[in-house]
Amino acid sequence: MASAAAATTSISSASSLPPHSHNKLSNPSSSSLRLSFSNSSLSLSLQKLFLSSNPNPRSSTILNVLKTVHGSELLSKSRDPDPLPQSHKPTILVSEKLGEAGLHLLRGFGNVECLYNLSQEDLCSKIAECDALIVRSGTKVTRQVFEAAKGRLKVVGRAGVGIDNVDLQAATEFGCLVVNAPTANTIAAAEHGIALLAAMARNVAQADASMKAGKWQRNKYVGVSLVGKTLAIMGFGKVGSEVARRAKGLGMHVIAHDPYAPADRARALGVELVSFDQAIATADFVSLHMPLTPTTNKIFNDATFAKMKKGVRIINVARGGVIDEDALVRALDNGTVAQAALDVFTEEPPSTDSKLVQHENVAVTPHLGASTKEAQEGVAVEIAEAVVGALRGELSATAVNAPMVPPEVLSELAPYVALAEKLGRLAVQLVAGGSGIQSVKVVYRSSRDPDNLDTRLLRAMITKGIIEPISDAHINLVNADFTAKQKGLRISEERVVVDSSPENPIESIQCGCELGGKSLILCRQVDQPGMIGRVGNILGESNVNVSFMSVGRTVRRTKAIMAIGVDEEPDKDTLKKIGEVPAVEEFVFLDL
Ligand SMILES: NC(=O)c1ccc[n+]([C@@H]2O[C@H](COP(=O)([O-])OP(=O)(O)OC[C@H]3O[C@@H](n4cnc5c(N)ncnc54)[C@H](O)[C@@H]3O)[C@@H](O)[C@H]2O)c1
Ligand SMILES: O=C(O)[C@H](O)COP(=O)(O)O
Repeated sequence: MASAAAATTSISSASSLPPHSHNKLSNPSSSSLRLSFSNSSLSLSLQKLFLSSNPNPRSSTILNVLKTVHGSELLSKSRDPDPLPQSHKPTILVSEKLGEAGLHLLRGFGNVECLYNLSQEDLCSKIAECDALIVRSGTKVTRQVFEAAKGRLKVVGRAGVGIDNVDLQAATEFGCLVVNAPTANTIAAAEHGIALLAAMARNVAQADASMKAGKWQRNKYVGVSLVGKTLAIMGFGKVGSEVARRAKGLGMHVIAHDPYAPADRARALGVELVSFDQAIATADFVSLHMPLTPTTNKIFNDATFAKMKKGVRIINVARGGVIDEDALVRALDNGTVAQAALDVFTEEPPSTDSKLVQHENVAVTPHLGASTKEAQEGVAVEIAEAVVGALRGELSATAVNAPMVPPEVLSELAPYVALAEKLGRLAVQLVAGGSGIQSVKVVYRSSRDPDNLDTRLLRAMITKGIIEPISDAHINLVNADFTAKQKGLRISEERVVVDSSPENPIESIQCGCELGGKSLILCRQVDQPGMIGRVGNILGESNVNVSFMSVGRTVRRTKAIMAIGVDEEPDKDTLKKIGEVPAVEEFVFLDL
């Protein structure tokens, strides 16, 4: 837990003091409810109340948060802040071969079970005993696996980049974090891409097989040169960029297509970013480096092969599924595609009689892109650190289904993170008594350019704080947004530029909750016994039904605030009687 820096939260309304308010203070317009945070504790000190009975059926109460310093268990199942029983170590199932350095790290933290080649059935029966699962590309982590985990599985670690073998939607719904190891095998994959490119151009695999079959076919295996040829990189991410850098070194002209890649990164490498059609129409070699997603599934098909330059050569170290493999066989047969070098396949392993694998113009490797000693050790450590961090409840920089925040942003936002959750929690409990919220508006005030303010983590924490008190499910950063959507809760954000110190990423955060169809009496009073009963009796005598009541105070026997939800509007006499209770200093009826 980080050391305390006092912070102040104030609650105030969006509009000025309304006609229905009843105030016993001399200066009503400056009233505000102040909440202060110290370390991880929250204390509430009422100074003055400043509330609105807006005739508009929607009224919003706003909590303003200034800075504080807090640590937080961001990903723990929140109803059980320490989800791992002290007496047990967590159980970590490793279902595919992982580098020793990573295993060593994992063993220092939990009980590690390495069980390779599990059937889906065996994985499903084992998973209910596991807190974490580590996979590579060979394990299908399906919805059934998450269902079978019965809520125990907290994190799935993908020891590599591609997460197309993990059902992310199901993971999110079950509140299970998915992390990957996105950087450690980049160079290995890029080197393998270059190896396939060069080997294909010079028929290395075919010539090797021919010689081993006792032949000496020098004329048959005349290759093509790389220098001066155009290489199209499809997917200019980590691997694609490294392939581009190496191909430039071989004297190739490199172009790239990537709808999301920044042009300046391409320019810096001397690579021109072009459209999809332009890339495939002009390239002599096409190298695939995009992820497999619903959009890229079979993106290379009969139609796209038909647009390619006759005699094009294709390299795939990304995912088999981005190619329609039957269409590729047709394109190879009719000469549109001269050669292909493939490391990845739609089904892995492909059937032994696969026409594609057996094609004489195709060279294949069994998904070896990441398989160097160096990459495997690196990936193992990268994923072990991410999984251990997640089990400790820390936020992961490589989270795939939770807000992924770069380390520099994380360290800058750390002071606000725990407070953001408390802000949401407080807003929902204090304002709505735990129910009735229709939408939430979060306003960030900062001197930063709004494009330079990454608020995904703060939004997620506020959402978690809001949803948890009004949901039966275990809520964490992973499923907070999903659960909010399921409940029909709209959460919007606004960034307001203010003139303040640029050193502070955020000057204040406001969380406004909009309610529908609620009536509320808010009361500020001296904290003393019998207040709930006295006000409750007054309402009862007038046949006003109380739907909820919540009380908070700062210092014992000093000041308190009471929120009373009512089903019907009390008449003037009833409100007058409440105002006449000596300990009541100020109150207001809100028809929200
Ligand atoms: N063969 C292997 O062993 C091996 C090893 C490492 C990575 N990979 C695979 O390579 C792929 C790329 O890995 P990476 O680390 O470079 O990932 P990355 O996320 O850094 O790069 C992927 C790039 O593809 C781009 N992209 C997304 N949709 C696209 C589209 N429709 N058209 C063009 N580009 C698109 C993205 O903007 C991104 O820049 C992944 O599928 C990964 O699984 C395979
Ligand atoms: O996406 C990846 O990281 C690669 O395809 C590597 O997969 P692997 O871990 O199964 O070798």
